[in-house]
Amino acid sequence: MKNLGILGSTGSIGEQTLEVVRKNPGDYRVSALAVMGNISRLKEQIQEFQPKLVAVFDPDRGKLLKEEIIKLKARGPRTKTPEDNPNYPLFRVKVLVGLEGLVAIATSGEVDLLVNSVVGSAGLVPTVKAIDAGKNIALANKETLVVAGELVMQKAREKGIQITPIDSEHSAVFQCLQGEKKESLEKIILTASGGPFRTWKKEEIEKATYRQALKHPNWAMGRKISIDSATMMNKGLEVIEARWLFDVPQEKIETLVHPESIIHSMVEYVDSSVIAELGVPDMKVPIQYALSYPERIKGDYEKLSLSKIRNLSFEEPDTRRFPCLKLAYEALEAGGTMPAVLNGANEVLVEAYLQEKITFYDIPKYIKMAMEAHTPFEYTTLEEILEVDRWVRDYVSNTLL
Ligand SMILES: NC(=O)C1=CN([C@@H]2O[C@H](COP(=O)(O)OP(=O)(O)OC[C@H]3O[C@@H](n4cnc5c(N)ncnc54)[C@H](OP(=O)(O)O)[C@@H]3O)[C@@H](O)[C@H]2O)C=CC1
Ligand SMILES: CC(=O)[C@@H](O)[C@H](O)COP(=O)(O)O
Ligand SMILES: [Mn+2]
Repeated sequence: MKNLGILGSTGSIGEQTLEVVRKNPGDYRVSALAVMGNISRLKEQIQEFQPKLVAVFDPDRGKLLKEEIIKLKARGPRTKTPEDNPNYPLFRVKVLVGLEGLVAIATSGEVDLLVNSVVGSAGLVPTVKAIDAGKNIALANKETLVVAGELVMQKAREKGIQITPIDSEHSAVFQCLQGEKKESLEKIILTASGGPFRTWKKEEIEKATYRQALKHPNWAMGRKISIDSATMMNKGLEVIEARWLFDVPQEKIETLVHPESIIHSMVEYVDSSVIAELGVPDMKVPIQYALSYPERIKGDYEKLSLSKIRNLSFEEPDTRRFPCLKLAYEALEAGGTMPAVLNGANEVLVEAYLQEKITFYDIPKYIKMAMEAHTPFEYTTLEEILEVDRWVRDYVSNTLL
């Protein structure tokens, strides 16, 4: 039985992780949950999974949850013992708030495996603290590795921590690498769906609304990653994620548009063999693998039928229409703190696009300007990289926008 701490339990990956737990009650127990502010859904999750600890990042929402629990205790139906009360899971849970709350979960003795499915660079500090505390991590939060991949993986190696990817492409590569020698690897090929605008002309993409951008052809995901897929920044972030997760230089990481999202990624070896991982697009499959690794457990997910699909197609990414992908390679090339600048700028600009404050191509335009305003340096501490993250958010919000 593995005790899970799930950061971002109310999101797309968080909810699907809970679905995997529901399907495998004998293998996993949920001991801690954390959210940004969705306390109404968190309360339902507490009732169902009975965790010992929960954290709410937003202090006001956290305070509200505590107050609601106190009221429930005072007004709840009279029962012989507290345990008979239907709200008992809410009475016994410990509620924490803020970043300290997330860190408390990431380092808690109640947690064997931390599932980090928070969105954005907010996931970085809990990841680092979990590593320091010796916890293995199932990582969906790709921004952790984009912002500080070198530092995070260095710490994980020193501590002997297993970081198992949840991101579908990285789960695929991770599986294709099993049992192989690192020297045998020729290149990693990350597949990309191409997003909702794959076939659109540049002049059409220019006018795309955020509602159109949210309509991913193959995956139902959170809002931020859906916009990233539409700009193809998601693939850029994934190149950086792969660079650090697998310790492979960027020249050996290619991207290939594959609209069907059936091949989740591939690894080419020195003998010209290519190993790929395929499946019906369903994030519960890589989530379950990340939870069960190094074992594989049975999963009643839809089986792949290639004879029904018949054709798989491929094309080169077009960085003229999707410049964010090129910017991500440039950030890696620049090195040091530049990927953190790319990421922080992107997070602010995606939110501005969702709020209809900027247009689709303003996203790469302002990211480029933020990168030009920054002189990258080799960081060695978490504090240094967090300061760069703070600087770029402030610069984009208050100088560029
Ligand atoms: N969705 C997918 O299919 C995939 C996602 N990923 C990656 O997984 C991560 C999560 O994505 P996704 O599930 O789509 O995102 P969602 O937007 O659906 O969910 C985000 C979750 O994180 C919580 N959250 C956000 N900020 C904080 C914070 N500061 N502290 C605590 N909790 C926080 C939210 O809480 P609340 O509900 O309260 O706001 C919510 O539970 C991203 O890094 C994404 O790139 C990778 C591959 C596929
Ligand atoms: C499911 C998953 O892993 C996403 O990151 C997905 O890959 C997004 O699709 P794109 O290939 O369009 O970025
Ligand atoms: Mn992915």
